[in-house]
Amino acid sequence: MRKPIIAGNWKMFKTFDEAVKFTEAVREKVPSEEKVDAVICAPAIFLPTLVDIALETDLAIGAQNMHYENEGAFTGEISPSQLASINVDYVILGHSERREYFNETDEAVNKKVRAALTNGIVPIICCGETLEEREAQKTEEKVSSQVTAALKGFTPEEVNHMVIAYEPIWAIGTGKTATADDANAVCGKIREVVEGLYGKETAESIRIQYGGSVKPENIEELLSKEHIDGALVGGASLDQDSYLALLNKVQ
Ligand SMILES: O=C(CO)COP(=O)(O)O
Repeated sequence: MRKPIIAGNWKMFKTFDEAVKFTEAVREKVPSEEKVDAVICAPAIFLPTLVDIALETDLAIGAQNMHYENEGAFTGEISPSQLASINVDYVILGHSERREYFNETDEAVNKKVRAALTNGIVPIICCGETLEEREAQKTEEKVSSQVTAALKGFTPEEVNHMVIAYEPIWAIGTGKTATADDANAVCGKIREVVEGLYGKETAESIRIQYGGSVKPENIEELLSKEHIDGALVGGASLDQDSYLALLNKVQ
């Protein structure tokens, strides 16, 4: 059985006070980590404080991006070892917004996945197609190539520590969700890609999230599908009641 993982991606939202208030309010209310992995991926500037607030609770804190080098002359960047030094547990890598607006390439994502594992941080590796690609029946081709590139050069044991997030770009922040069956079909395809690269056992154990307009009203149906092991949630993770409602929908 794969344990569900529900991760909030706050993107570039919330002030410091709002972030602190949210985390203090939810930390004791998240379900047990035996049942679900509850994660908040916050803006980097808030991470040390939020890690402290969430310490010894079932809430984990993640980053939304990082560099692949541990140190160097990279003004404005944050390194994997820096994140590890403040006990950040997760990092989102290759989000479509980073690929689109910040030129994040498949090659950079692959290096970042390596760097995350080296530093004991769980990577949440994002993939997903544009509306044009979906309409041209290129969804499988796109996600297969992104996943293959991101997972290049690892051992099956290393892949077991990764999470993949399938986020169709046309469903992000638009209110349009892929149908649960469509999302499941693509997540199943991703599992096949992992199986082709690393074998059946690894494919069966890797967790694959769906992301794109996930809300308390639609998460149950998504999670009921065979290949969907959790959700990566933007908008609906910003409100504490809605975030807790998402977590409490896990059976
Ligand atoms: O991009 C997303 C999470 O990473 C999805 O965002 P929304 O849930 O706001 O559609």
